[in-house]
Amino acid sequence: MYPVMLHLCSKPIVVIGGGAVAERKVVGLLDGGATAITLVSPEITDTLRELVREGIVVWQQKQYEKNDLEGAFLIIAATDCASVNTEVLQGKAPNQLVNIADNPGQSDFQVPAVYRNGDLSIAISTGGASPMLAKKIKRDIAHLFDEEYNEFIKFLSMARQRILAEISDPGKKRVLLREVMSDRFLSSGSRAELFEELLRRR
Ligand SMILES: C[C@@]1(CC(=O)O)c2cc3[nH]c(cc4nc(cc5[nH]c(cc(n2)[C@H]1CCC(=O)O)[C@@](C)(CC(=O)O)[C@@H]5CCC(=O)O)C(CC(=O)O)=C4CCC(=O)O)c(CCC(=O)O)c3CC(=O)O
Ligand SMILES: NC(=O)C1=CN([C@@H]2O[C@H](COP(=O)(O)OP(=O)(O)OC[C@H]3O[C@@H](n4cnc5c(N)ncnc54)[C@H](O)[C@@H]3O)[C@@H](O)[C@H]2O)C=CC1
Repeated sequence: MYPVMLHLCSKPIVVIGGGAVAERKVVGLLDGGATAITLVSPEITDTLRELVREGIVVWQQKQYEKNDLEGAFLIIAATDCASVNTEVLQGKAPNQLVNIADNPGQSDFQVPAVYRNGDLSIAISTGGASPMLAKKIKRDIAHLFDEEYNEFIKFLSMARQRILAEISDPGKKRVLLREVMSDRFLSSGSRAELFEELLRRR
């Protein structure tokens, strides 16, 4: 499998089913920046109802039909009825990406467990071997990339922009980019000053 980071803003997404699994996928999609989710399901969970009430997702209260997939960029089939999920798989166009909750082998993509902290996202996949392990690894690594790390990444983003704008020599650029992400900067209480000094000395 090939991991990617998808921009989901404004991309039409259709989720078939409205139970616990659909809810988890919808929450994950929203965390990932999705803004155009349509749910197709006769019933949905309370949390999903709340998202519909707030206008965050659209709900078509009905059973799945093939034309529900029209125009979708990404599709998730998470009903408790295997034959409906299979119909979705058969109904999708070759260029539409589908995840079938009960059929990882036939899905175009699987959903990883995701640890997020600011701009840092770490996706964990076991390729379907053990979703629970993926969830556990996510919890296990959280302490390695805490709030402090988030601040560090913000600093690195700023420092990288400055280095790319101000240094033209490719070798020097690389040395500086490596230097700012070193432990010296990670553990420093005065990164900004240290960085200015580094640029002056370059
Ligand atoms: C293949 C995959 C396809 C996909 O959904 O994309 C898939 C498939 C299936 N999951 C099943 C069960 C469970 N899934 C979870 C949890 C998560 N499942 C997620 C992903 C994936 N699940 C993809 C592979 C990911 C990978 O392995 O790397 C996570 C990571 C992301 C997410 O869903 O958002 C999310 C944790 C999120 C988090 O909290 O971080 C739990 C635990 C729990 O709920 O606490 C259980 C119960 C325990 C158990 O059964 O292990 C079943 C059996 C259904 C049945 O019993 O019939 C199938 C179907 C099958 O295996 O055939
Ligand atoms: N991939 C994953 O992470 C996991 C997948 N599963 C699989 O996902 C399936 C769904 O699990 P839950 O959400 O817990 O089930 P659930 O029973 O809570 O929800 C099923 C939903 O599907 C809807 N539905 C039923 N028939 C439909 C139709 N014809 N058209 C549209 N919607 C329809 C129902 O209204 C309900 O909202 C399970 O059958 C299981 O095989 C289960 C656990 C984890």
